[in-house]
Amino acid sequence: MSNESEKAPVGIIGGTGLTTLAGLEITGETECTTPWGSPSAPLVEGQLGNQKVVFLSRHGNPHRIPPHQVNYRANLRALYDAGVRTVIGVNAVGGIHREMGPAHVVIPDQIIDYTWGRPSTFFEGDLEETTHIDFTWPYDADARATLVAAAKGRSVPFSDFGVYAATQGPRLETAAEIRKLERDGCDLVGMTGMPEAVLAAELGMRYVCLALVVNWAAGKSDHIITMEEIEEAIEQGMSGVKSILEASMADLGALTPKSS
Ligand SMILES: CSC[C@H]1O[C@H](OP(=O)(O)O)[C@H](O)[C@@H]1O
Ligand code: HPA
Repeated sequence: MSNESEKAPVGIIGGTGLTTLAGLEITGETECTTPWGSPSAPLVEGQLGNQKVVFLSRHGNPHRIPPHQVNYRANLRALYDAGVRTVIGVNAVGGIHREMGPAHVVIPDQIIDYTWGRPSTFFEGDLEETTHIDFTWPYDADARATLVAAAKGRSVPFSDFGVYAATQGPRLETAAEIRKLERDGCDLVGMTGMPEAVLAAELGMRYVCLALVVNWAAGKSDHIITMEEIEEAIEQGMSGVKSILEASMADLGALTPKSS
């Protein structure tokens, strides 16, 4: 690619607390469909600084699609068709690790999938051959390093490690389930990390997670989880997430595609 205007856009999938991306200079909006159906919302094209971005609200706009009913295949394929080859999944999560309390930002390095019944591969139906992709490192190393470098330059409390537990939802977990996840080695818990990560990998895209802790996971504090505390943590922490996004965008845009 020879000049700025030909660079591929970076994809941002916004989750809870990030239905729209303030600061994105919007240049267009595209309703689209894919062989897997329609994405959760129209793709919003724009500029974040000098970087072209395609933004997609995971739960729709307004936020109405629960985590187990998101059409992850359509979301990832729509971004792919829009030319995106690097995707940042922004997630609200519960904190399990003792350093990961409300308003803490985490750039996880691993994931464990506890979801069930979700269409989680593009490789099905009438295939010429079976395909088993490598998924040892679910998050792209270069994109992770870029986010970590950007986070270091800001006054945002963050961790550059963590195992994300993807649960089925939409209910939150029991305290015993969280203890089990902890024994499994999980540090944070959310409901949308899978199959999003693996579908991006199947399409050959770079994928990275930028997570904001919005509550202590069940049983990790002396109170039950309320939407009020979640909203408060979003209010407190999402500006840090946005500043990391803004600071990392140009470098994420400069990453060469894994495949074309
Ligand atoms: C109590 S909020 C739960 C909701 O928030 C997270 O969404 P996302 O990952 O899209 O930010 C979590 O996965 C649940 O869907
Ligand atoms: O505690 C949680 N559990 C699962 N998903 C979540 N998303 C935000 N908080 C949580």
